[in-house]
Amino acid sequence: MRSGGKISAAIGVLTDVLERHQPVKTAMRDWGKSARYAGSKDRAWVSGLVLDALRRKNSIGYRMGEDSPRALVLGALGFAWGWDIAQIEAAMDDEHAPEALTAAERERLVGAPDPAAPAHVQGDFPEWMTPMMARVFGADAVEEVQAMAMRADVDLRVNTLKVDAEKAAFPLKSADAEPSRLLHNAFHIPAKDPSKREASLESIPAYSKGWVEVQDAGSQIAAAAANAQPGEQVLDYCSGGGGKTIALAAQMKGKGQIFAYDIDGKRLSALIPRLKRSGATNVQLVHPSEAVQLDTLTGLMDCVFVDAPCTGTGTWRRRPDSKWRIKQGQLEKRMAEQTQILASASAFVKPGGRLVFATCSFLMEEGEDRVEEFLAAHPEFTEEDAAAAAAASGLLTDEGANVVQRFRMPAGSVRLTPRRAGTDGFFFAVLRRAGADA
Ligand SMILES: C[S@@+](CC[C@H](N)C(=O)[O-])C[C@H]1O[C@@H](n2cnc3c(N)ncnc32)[C@H](O)[C@@H]1O
Repeated sequence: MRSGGKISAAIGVLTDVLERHQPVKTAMRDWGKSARYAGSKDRAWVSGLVLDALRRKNSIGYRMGEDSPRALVLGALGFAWGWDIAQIEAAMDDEHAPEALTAAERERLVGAPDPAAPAHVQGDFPEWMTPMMARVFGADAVEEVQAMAMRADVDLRVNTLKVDAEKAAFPLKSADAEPSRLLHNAFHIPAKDPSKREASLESIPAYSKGWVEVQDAGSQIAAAAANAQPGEQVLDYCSGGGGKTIALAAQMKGKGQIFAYDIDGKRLSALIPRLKRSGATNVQLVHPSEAVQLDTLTGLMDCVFVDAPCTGTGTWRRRPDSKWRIKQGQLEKRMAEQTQILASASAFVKPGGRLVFATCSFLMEEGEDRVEEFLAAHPEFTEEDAAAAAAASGLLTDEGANVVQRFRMPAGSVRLTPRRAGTDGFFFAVLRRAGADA
């Protein structure tokens, strides 16, 4: 496909996302069905442009003077992809391209950004979140959130149940993977340019053999804060897709027991093939219909890991459409769930054991606010240094340990962000239950 046709396609897909409220994946799939002539390279180009337009929807709309799908796509070409006006005009000179640029569009595309634009425009976040951004990031709010409008890198966790980092390195070269600067058993693939064809990760045998898992470095570091030891009893209380479960299994070198629980039985079942692929043999699934089985674990766990449901603000780089869908009411609902989940999960921690609370959100409302509230109601728990716990796992490089230490809050929890650490936004805290076994 030539660029003009792909620009038209991107406008169509973005229209479905913004006006028909479809997720990007669904809108792309529907377009792909109607455009059988489009190859994988064309699809990557179109979805890359749509995602970049969404990542910067406010700032592009502001500069273009309107936020129609057409304006956003043209603006993404100019301001995110760096196309000059001649390049855009040349692409529009095609029978499949949208109508030629208007004089007003041309003027907007060559105009400079307005340094006095409001914070939610410069930082590309929903306006109603302005007080929350100011609360968590202070004077750095715009820069912090701007970093969440960049494309995300891909991080891989080496599955040490199967292979070591040295052995995994060679086959990963073809995917341009380089050793992570933050974690020992991890690799990092810089964000791809969607206008270029790249080898897909899934086509690498090391991936299909279960040698590596795709897992953001922030998520890996949060899992490291559990510092799960071989032989321990661990409950992964919000196991979901199992990303943390298998990271915990690797920390425990297959020894001891992990109980994987989730309120959503379907998600839990999807974990079975993933566990098989990972070679983790010490994981027992606790289905929500088997409440009795869960009850037997009360007060017995060395560690309970709570990767709580949240707004997912920390993943805006990967799912920019979710940024514009989030509403105040959803945030409040997630906060109430987190409160309830922390209280329920804490009952499984044995005296002296630890409760790890993590969210892929950078909002204080889904981080330290929930921890403070929990501690006020559960004086038998005290907060520990989460950065030290992550470092004690031995999984962090010196640089990784320094980064985590730098972004540890006075009470002990850690908040990572794309700007601070190059990771997704992540919050994690370690809470210890008082007891003779501590
Ligand atoms: C952030 S996701 C977990 C992701 C997962 N730990 C991973 O690393 O792939 C949150 C999970 O919490 C589950 N959940 C929501 N409410 C819950 C509850 N009350 N009790 C247990 N799990 C719950 C959701 O079904 C969802 O799978």
